[in-house]
Amino acid sequence: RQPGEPPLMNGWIPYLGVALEYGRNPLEFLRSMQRKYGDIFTCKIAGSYFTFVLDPFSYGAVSRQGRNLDFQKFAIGFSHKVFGHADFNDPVYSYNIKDIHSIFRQTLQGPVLQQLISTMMENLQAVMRRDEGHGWTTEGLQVFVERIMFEAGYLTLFGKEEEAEAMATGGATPRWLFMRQAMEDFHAFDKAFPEMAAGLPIHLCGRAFRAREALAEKLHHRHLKRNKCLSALIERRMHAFDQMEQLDEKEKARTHVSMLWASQANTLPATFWSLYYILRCPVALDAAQAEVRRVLGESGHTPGNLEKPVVLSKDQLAGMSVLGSIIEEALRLSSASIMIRVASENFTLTLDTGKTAAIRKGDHIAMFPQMMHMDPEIYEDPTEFQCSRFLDENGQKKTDFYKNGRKLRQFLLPFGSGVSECPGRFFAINEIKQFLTLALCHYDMELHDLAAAPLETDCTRAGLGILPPKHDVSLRYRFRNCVTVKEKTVR
Ligand code: HEM
Repeated sequence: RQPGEPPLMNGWIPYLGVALEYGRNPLEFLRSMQRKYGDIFTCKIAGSYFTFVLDPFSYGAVSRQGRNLDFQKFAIGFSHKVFGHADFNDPVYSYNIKDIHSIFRQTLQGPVLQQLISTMMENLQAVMRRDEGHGWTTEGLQVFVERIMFEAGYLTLFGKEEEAEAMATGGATPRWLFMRQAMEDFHAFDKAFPEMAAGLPIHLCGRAFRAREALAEKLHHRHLKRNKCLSALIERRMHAFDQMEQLDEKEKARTHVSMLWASQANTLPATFWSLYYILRCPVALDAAQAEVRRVLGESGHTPGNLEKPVVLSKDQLAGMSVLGSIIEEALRLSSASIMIRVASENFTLTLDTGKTAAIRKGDHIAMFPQMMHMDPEIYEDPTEFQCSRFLDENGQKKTDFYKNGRKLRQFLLPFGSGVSECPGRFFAINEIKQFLTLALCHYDMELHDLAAAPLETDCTRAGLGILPPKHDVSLRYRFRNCVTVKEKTVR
């Protein structure tokens, strides 16, 4: 080591370093390293050097090193390997990539978000109504949530071919079958993500490779161009890719697969955990139901009236602070994302404490917010679900959390931070709120075996975002036998 560099853990396996210990349980591994070496240390993991910065007060110091720490290079390089699209790190794309990146903000945030939310609400209701008249059904909670959210989210971004039109022009696959295949392919591809993130080339993951290609086929421009209600996000990206002569049609489609993955891979487990905790915790269920009744009542919706679709504005959703707190608590308990930057030069990082660390060009700086989310000093009983943890005494969003007596500027980071912060975060929170509102409004739901210990997260996916449960849990549900307006009139 050179003077001023953080302590280094090389491990005992050449090349792999400490990859196996880290991969088994990153949170426990980092905690044990922190006990030995403090808040900054370097680990060799699968041939690369990662300097972990664990003190949350120092996250800002890392963000401020934009000149020396590159986020795009790592993220784009990884995306190129996994999704098989063009390597946008190539200087020929440098002009286009900035433009494409700016589309995220322009189409996922601000006033335009209302359109996306409205389309999602319509799609969620259309998918849920397929359960009407089926009576009591038993299914895995994860299967239930993902079936509805995947289809509604997919249609909201990529639009839909009118079924009648499709049939007329040559008997296209019925939508439910199309969606079932798309979801199976999504899962097959997503399942191989931990191996691919560890460096395994996708060509060695046969099923995942075939699944990615099948998804890309569905997202080919010649299909998307026939769809109605494409989101502005996808429309603008299609237009931008069509301007880039270097891209062939397959590469454009694979870039859409990356967008599909970004929009679903974290949202599905986050929605699962939110509903799971609501159904397990009677206090959360009562509070959530009361809020849903109040908001639907204010918008003139009578529970049980299926003829009048539920419509909620962005502001109404923003005012649902009980659901907001439940979702944030579910995210806190299940999020294990890692924020990575690559040092583009040798430089000295000054931490919040004033301590300095010499960083070498090419090394990775990594922040792992799960350490903060599970810190008992910040969150009392951190492994426990507390539905009102993120509510203040007035029932509004709570924003003051402390460590060492100091208020934290950032205390919950499921969406990352700084330059790499998720541009879809506002849409994500809204779509989960919409799903919960409609599920509580339209279904009777009972979790099997409420007395069982809470489900565990699958930590083999740590670093990739929201952890799914280790296994599914049985849900008994029925779409409420609603009295429609017509029936009421007849009586
Ligand atoms: C609960 C749901 C979600 C969570 C927890 C989540 C989390 C994240 C995180 C942690 C990152 C940053 C990764 C990094 O630092 O390298 C990210 C990036 C991204 N997310 Fe999300 N996300 C969610 C939903 C969504 C949705 C619904 C969309 C789009 C509709 C979306 C679009 C994106 C995109 C495009 C990026 C890459 C941004 C870039 O390259 O700068 N996400 N997300």
